[in-house]
Amino acid sequence: MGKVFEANLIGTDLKIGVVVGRFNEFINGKLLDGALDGLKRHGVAEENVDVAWVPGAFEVPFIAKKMAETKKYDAIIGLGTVIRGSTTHYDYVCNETAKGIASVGLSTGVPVMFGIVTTETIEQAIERAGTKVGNKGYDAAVSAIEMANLNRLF
Ligand SMILES: Nc1c(NC[C@H](O)[C@H](O)[C@H](O)CO)[nH]c(=O)[nH]c1=O
Ligand SMILES: CC(=O)[C@@H](O)COP(=O)(O)O
Repeated sequence: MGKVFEANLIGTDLKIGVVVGRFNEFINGKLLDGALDGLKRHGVAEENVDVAWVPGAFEVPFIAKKMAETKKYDAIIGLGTVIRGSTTHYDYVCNETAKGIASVGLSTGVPVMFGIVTTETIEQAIERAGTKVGNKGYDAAVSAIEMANLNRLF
């Protein structure tokens, strides 16, 4: 077997950017709390975390790209909540946000986390923002640290 690349979850020397949507802010605030908690618990210094608020999930990739292009951040976390309504709007927002976040990571070389909760109901969203099914913001923070450290190995 050749080399095995595996990163640790130590965030002491990392700088992280967080982009969070205002749409469904009552849930996104909990995702942000979870993300900040996850970063802090893994050693990321508070002064090394910058947060940018955008109108909604659709705008997350735009500002994530701006942040990534500064080359100041080891990883970026996108946070938002998209809840299905009665029209097709949900599909467009979800698809473009997912594609956009993936594209920013690939085009800039800075890992960008998909901390976007996409649900059929408000209850499902609440369950993923610090209640029944954990906190997707926290999960995204841990993934950001792993990817930032893994990225340094190449
Ligand atoms: N319906 C949701 C939105 N919609 C707003 C868009 O994200 C966008 O801000 C607007 O269309 C202007 O470009 N955003 C969410 O984050 N969550 C939703 O459920
Ligand atoms: C995901 C959304 O954009 C959603 O809030 C929109 O709801 P609707 O489809 O009822 O306009």
